[in-house]
Amino acid sequence: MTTSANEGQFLNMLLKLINAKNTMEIGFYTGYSLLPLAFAIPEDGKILAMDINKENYELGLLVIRKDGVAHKIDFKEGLALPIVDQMIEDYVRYYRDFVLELNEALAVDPGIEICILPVGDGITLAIGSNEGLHFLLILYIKC
Ligand SMILES: C[S@@+](CC[C@H](N)C(=O)[O-])C[C@H]1O[C@@H](n2cnc3c(N)ncnc32)[C@H](O)[C@@H]1O
Repeated sequence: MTTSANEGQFLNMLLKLINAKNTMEIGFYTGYSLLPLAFAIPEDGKILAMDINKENYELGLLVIRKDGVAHKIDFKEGLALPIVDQMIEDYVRYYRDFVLELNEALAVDPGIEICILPVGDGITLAIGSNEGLHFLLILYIKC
């Protein structure tokens, strides 16, 4: 418990200001600093909580359950950095296959005229035409 009550309220306010839904807590300990985050996010929000020590998590969970926010916590035991690295790797691998498959399907589709333009993370533009009707596809993968 190294977070002050004021700090917790400040973090709570910041999360509400940006309408945060998902967040992370690196260094859970007994969850004292996580509580104001859990109260700030919506019912279906999630906190990925990481700590190298699971015993303290289990201790804190008793209190967190009483506060009715335990369902918002996804706890992972271990060093935070490798956990986050693995998540990024999984994310990239997951979407890479999808985007490659999509690009292949668009490339062989006679209804798609030419353009497959990746404009940013998860966004692809394609120009199509079908029986004289031209259209612009904006394919958006929500991250
Ligand atoms: C000062 S306590 C955290 C206090 C908590 N945030 C609070 O204010 O109530 C630090 C916690 O970070 C954990 N920790 C330290 N290094 C870590 C790492 N690399 N990955 C995950 N957890 C770590 C420790 O096990 C400890 O429980």
